Amino acid sequence: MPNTLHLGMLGGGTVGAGVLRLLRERENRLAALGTRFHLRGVLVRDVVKPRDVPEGTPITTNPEFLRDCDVIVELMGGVDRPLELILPHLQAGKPVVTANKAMLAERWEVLRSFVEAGLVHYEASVMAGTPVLTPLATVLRGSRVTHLQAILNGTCNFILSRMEEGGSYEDALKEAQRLGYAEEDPTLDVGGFDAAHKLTVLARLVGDPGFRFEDVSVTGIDTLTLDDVRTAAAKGERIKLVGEFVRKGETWSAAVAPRRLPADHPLCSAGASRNALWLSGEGCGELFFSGGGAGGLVTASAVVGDLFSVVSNVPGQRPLPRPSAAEW
Ligand SMILES: NC(=O)C1=CN([C@@H]2O[C@H](COP(=O)(O)OP(=O)(O)OC[C@H]3O[C@@H](n4cnc5c(N)ncnc54)[C@H](OP(=O)(O)O)[C@@H]3O)[C@@H](O)[C@H]2O)C=CC1
Ligand SMILES: N[C@@H](CC=O)C(=O)O
Repeated sequence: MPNTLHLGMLGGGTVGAGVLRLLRERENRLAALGTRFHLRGVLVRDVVKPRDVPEGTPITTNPEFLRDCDVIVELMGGVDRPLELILPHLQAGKPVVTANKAMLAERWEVLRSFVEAGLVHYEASVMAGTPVLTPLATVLRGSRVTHLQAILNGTCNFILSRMEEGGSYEDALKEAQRLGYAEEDPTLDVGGFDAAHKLTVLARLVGDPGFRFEDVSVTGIDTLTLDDVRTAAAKGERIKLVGEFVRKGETWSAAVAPRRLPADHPLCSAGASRNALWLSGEGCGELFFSGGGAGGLVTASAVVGDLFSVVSNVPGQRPLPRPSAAEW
């Protein structure tokens, strides 16, 4: 008989619906590992809202079901409300899987000890279904990263790609929202803040485990015009929203800003809602990761992957427990 783990979900939107679908499709794999998830509840704001979830899904606005859960999956977004809901469970030593980079970036002082203890699994929070946090927290520990550049926001990349085709910024943003790429408040995307949240999460794994979100310099794409995109194209360049993290002796600089890149730059190979990350390190040399960076199913694939880690007793993506970046 498989071991039953009681699962509680916070959020049943774009990513939540994808997770429910994939959990069903992967039941046999979980059973092969000796586990079965029993879904206790899915917390939402509005129980009558139509949603693409399996029939019989226990949708509710009452978080009481969480008391009886062994594992929590947080996919609601926001900062303080999700933290308030998961904190008692982390304090009780229960694993939490989350895709919420805003909460991780902005409430590190509360979450850090639980992340260091391996209780928090958050692969989906950066580059969605493209695995980058787990390699950084495991096999890349033997290297020393000195420089990282990345396209971390699928919505902005989608908008910029559409603008290169002559589409308007406004129409492209609406389409990104319809496709489930954008945050509930899209200012987080177009203002560069979502990319800055993700850069902060990366910075803690590759550089300074105490790195602060406030230390990222942030410029978004919200003031770019079709003319800017056309002028760059006339010179064989493309505009991309780039996050950059550079080692400067014992400190780091981190910035998110639109950059004009040569059209054959590796980061330009990521189109539409895709993401890409290039890094250079002592040991590993240059590495390049690229893949889906936004959307329900691609993000759900990383969330469900983290749930497989939970059932296999593999810890979450732990930064090294050090107080500062000195001599890192
Ligand atoms: N979409 C994407 O491509 C990606 C998203 N993420 C992250 O995943 C998380 C979820 O994103 P996504 O699925 O797109 O978001 P959605 O807006 O589609 O879904 C959010 C869900 O959470 C519920 N919810 C929100 N606030 C509350 C609240 N206060 N109380 C109860 N329920 C609440 C909503 O309820 P209701 O349905 O009733 O409104 C909804 O079901 C976010 O942290 C996001 O940043 C990460 C990577 C990629
Ligand atoms: N809004 C985000 C979703 C994934 O993190 C994005 O567009 O990249």
